[in-house]
This record gives sequence, structure tokens and C-alpha cells, in this order.
Amino acid sequence: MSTLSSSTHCRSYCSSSNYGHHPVAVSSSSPKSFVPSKVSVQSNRKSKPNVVCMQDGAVSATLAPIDDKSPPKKIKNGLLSEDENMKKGLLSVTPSEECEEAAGFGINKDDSTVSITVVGASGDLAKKKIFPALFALYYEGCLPEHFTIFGYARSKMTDAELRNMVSRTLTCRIDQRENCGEKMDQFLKRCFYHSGQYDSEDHFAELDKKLKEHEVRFGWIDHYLGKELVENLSVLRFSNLIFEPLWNRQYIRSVQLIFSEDFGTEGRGGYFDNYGIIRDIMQNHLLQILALFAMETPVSLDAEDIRNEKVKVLRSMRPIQLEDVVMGQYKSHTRGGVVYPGYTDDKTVPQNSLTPTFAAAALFIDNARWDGVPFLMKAGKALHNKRAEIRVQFRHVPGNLYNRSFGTDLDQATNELVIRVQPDEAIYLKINNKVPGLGMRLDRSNLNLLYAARYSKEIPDAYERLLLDAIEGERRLFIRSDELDAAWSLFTPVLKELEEKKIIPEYYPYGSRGPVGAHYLAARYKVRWGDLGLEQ
Ligand SMILES: NC(=O)C1=CN([C@@H]2O[C@H](COP(=O)(O)OP(=O)(O)OC[C@H]3O[C@@H](n4cnc5c(N)ncnc54)[C@H](OP(=O)(O)O)[C@@H]3O)[C@@H](O)[C@H]2O)C=CC1
Ligand SMILES: O=C1O[C@H](COP(=O)(O)O)[C@@H](O)[C@H](O)[C@H]1O
Repeated sequence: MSTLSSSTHCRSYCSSSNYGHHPVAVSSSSPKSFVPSKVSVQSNRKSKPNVVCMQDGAVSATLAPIDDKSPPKKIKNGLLSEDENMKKGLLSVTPSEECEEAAGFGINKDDSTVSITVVGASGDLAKKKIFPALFALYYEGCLPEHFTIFGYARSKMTDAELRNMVSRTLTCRIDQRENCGEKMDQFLKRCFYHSGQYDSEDHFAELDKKLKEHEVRFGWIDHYLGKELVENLSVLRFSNLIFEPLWNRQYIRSVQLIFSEDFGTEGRGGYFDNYGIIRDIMQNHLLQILALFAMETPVSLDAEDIRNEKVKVLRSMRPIQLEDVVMGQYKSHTRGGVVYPGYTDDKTVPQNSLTPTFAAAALFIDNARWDGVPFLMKAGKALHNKRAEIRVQFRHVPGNLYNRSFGTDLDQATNELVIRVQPDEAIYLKINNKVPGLGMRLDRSNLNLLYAARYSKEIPDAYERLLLDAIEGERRLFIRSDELDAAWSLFTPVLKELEEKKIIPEYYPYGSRGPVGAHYLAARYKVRWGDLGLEQ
């Protein structure tokens, strides 16, 4: 039996909003629209039919049973044909223990075949993340013995050209073990390329047919859920006595979800202009983190139990008000003699574009645990640093005996828990502490868990985890369609309003901290952004 592949771009495709384009039904739960995606991954594995679609990056994976005796198949006119090369020179890699544990199966020990299709193989995401992540999995022995990778995009390319392109993105970053070069060669031998369109209804009708034949399930992944510190959120909450009792409105004053990049949309403006930062980062990555952060204790760690709790949070959220959203767009700025381009300086972006490259928003969960607690989100491109973090600001200590020692700014004395997702992964808690000495002076110090200092192992890229899960059919990090609907229902009305009213974004210089409107927004809820202090 052959495998098949396709790709879907889920940001708007999966939405229940009106941003749809081509009405291609891939499954009963598929969204109404279809937007060409950059990358898709497809995979076949015995008895675990599955399709994955990246919420943020459009990955779809089909895992279908195959005939063990037949050679691996390669994409042909929409989809697969045999390729003799695949049978040659394949290197067997022993899976690491960690990998076996993560994948939950004897990866190399059976004869199943995994065939992964990277749709949008010539694109940025494929080059920067997907191929390197696949190589890392291969290097660690996490891929089944029989696997092949097919690149799929519009550009005309030969297998050799794809391999050449991919080889430039691979590094031996996992460790400096011997044979890295050899493993790279072996990996590249398993990479093939097929050129084609994926905005063709015919192709998707074919796909749909084949998906049905294979009784494929359908799901979405958000790569932020695969980030180490995001995965650790539940461990932190549910496996430590000290946090969970405080995880509510009684002790927490605000929660802040902050994403910043110190580069603009350079080279991606054409794509980005259709979406803007709210759809690009907030509606998916930050909202997923929020749901995980705020959910009730799930019955178990099973995917369904976790997703049941996440969806309850999303459905308890108050509709977002226009006045609770601040939008910005970066403009050109010259620093040290270097001119940094503004968003609309990109030739692929319309000169009069109002697309936000920055946004801040205040969200609320109207349930017993979180009533009245502002969840502040802030996301932006071309800011002063690159960072993603969760900041939990606790309330003041009632009747604090040491108030006098803090001077007038009592806010400086509240506890804050910071979960730094990237870079320099860390969890730290700001506490008030006596400065050693004969006097009684307090300062705010950090109880600090810096991952690089505590763990010697390099943290895997989120895509490694997600691809492994996709291959294995593990759905914990998948987003269920009702979750997705709830997420879009929350953001779609305000997005529509912003667009209909043609709200002009506040302009901020490239490399700055973003528009001041974000400070006023926080001030409206009597809080400050935690990332703005001198010591963060
Ligand atoms: N880049 C990144 O770091 C990240 C990106 N993402 C998400 O991933 C997605 C892809 O982004 P990115 O890789 O940067 O985008 P690019 O524009 O760099 O790449 C798009 C890819 O899709 C292919 N493609 C586009 N339209 C078609 C079509 N009609 N038929 C066949 N192939 C097509 C292009 O092929 P060709 O050029 O050959 O025509 C190209 O390979 C976006 O949703 C983005 O938000 C998510 C996380 C990180
Ligand atoms: O989904 C997306 O994420 C990236 C940021 O991902 P990260 O893992 O590098 O933090 C962002 O640059 C891109 O615009 C967006 O589409």
C-alpha cells in the first residue's frame, strides 16, 4: 500500500474565522479554508494512522499501514513512486535510551516504515527547523530503521539539489561524536524531492480520498508546546506542593506571557502581512501556553484529559475588548550607523500596510480560579531582544512587617516567578531577602534554576519532540479541533474589529521596547510588565 502526503497551513486554514481561502475538505474536522503552507511532514507507520497539521507551521503527517515486503515508496504525480536509491546504503542507528523512552516504542526494532514528507521543503522553516530536527532525531537513533524523507514544494529541484540545500543546514550540534559526517551522508541519502503545488483542489481531493482509505485522524500541533519549559509547566505545577496551592486569584495578581524577537519580518513580509502578530504568535503560541498554565488538574496525563482541561479554560475566557488591545508596527531606525529597515520598507509589504508587528492584550478567564486576574500578552518583532517567557506576579504580602524597608515602591517587593522559555532556559523566583549585615535592609534576590548550569544535556529543539510524537501518534501535544475553535472564537471578533475599523498601529523604532501603549494597558490593570525593570 502506498503512502501519501500533503500539507495544510493551519493558521487561517484551521480557523473558524472568515480568513479562509480555498474550501478543501481534508477531513470532517478540517477548517473551511486552505492556505498554502510552508512545511508539512508526512509519515507512515504500521497500525498508527494519523495526520498532523502544525498550527503554526503547517505540518501534516499521514501514518498508514504499509506492505512490509514492498520497498519504500516515493511521491509520484501527486504522490508516491518507488525509488531504488532508498534501498541502498542505509545506516542502522542504535536508538538512545532517552529516545526509546520518549517515543514509547522500539524504534529500530521492528520493520515498519516511516515516510516523512516535508511540504514547503525549499522554505525557511524547512531549512531552519524541520530538516535539522529530523537529522537530530536520526542521529539519536529516534527514527525507525526504514525511513525516508520527501521534500515537496513548487521550486524545481533534483534530489541532489535538495540534498545540497539540506546539507548546508545540518550541523553536528548534538555532540562531537565521531561519524557525524558519515551519518549526515547517510541521512541525506534518504532525502528525496518532488516538485508540485499544494493549492490544487485536485491534489487535495486525491489526498482526501487516500486519507479516508487509511482512516486517518486529524490534528494540529503548535511548536511552542514542544518547548522544554512549556512541557515542564505541568511538572512544575502538579509535581511540587509549593506552587499549586498558590495558583489562583487569591495569590496571583497577574500573569504575563511575553514573546519578543530582535529581528523583523525580513524576507517573510509577504507571508506575514496576511496574518500579523496576533495570528502569528498570540492566538496560537501564547494562548496555548496560557491554557496549559491556567487549566485545572487533569484526571491523568493522557492527551484527552489534558485537552479537556485546556478547552475548558479557553471556553471560559471573556471576549477580548478592543480597548484591551494595543497594536504596533516597527519603523526604520538608525543605530551605530546601521540603518534597520521599517516593516513597510520590505518590497513584499504594501506601503500602506496596517498589519501589526507588535501587539499587547489583556485577557481574562471568567472562572472561579482566575476571576479578575489579568493575563497580559505581549508579542513583537524587531524589538530590543529575543525572548519568550511567562511571568507570574504575586500579590502583596498583607500587613507586611517589612513594608518600611522597601521604600515607597511596594510593587518592587512582590514575588515573581519567571519561567524563561528561551533563550537561556530558566525558572527563577524573586524573593525578598535580608541583605547580610548588621542592619535590616532587604533586597530582591532570585532563587535561580538556570538550565545550562543544572543540566549538561543540550535541550532538543521543539520540532524534534513534535516530529517524534507525530511519527509515534502521540497526541499530547496536539491541539484538538474544539480547542482550535475556542481559540479562534476568542480572537476572531477582535481581529475583525481591528481590521474593519482600520486601526492604525503605534509606530515603534526597530530595536526598541515597543509602543508605550503597552505600558498604559498594563497600568489600566494596575500592573507593570515584569520584563521592563532593571533587574529582570
Ligand atoms: N520560518 C520560521 O522560522 C517559522 C515558520 N513557521 C511557520 O511555517 C510556515 C512556513 O513558513 P516559512 O518556511 O518561513 O515560509 P517560506 O515562504 O520560506 O516557505 C514556503 C514554502 O512553501 C512552498 N510553497 C508555497 N506555496 C506553495 C504551493 N502553492 N505549492 C507548493 N509549495 C508551496 C514554497 O515553495 P517554493 O518556494 O519552492 O515555491 C516554500 O518551500 C508559516 O506558517 C510560518 O508561520 C513557524 C515557526 C517558525
Ligand atoms: O510560528 C512562528 O514562530 C516563530 C518563532 O519561533 P521560535 O521557536 O523561533 O521562537 C516566529 O518567528 C514566526 O514568525 C512564527 O510564524
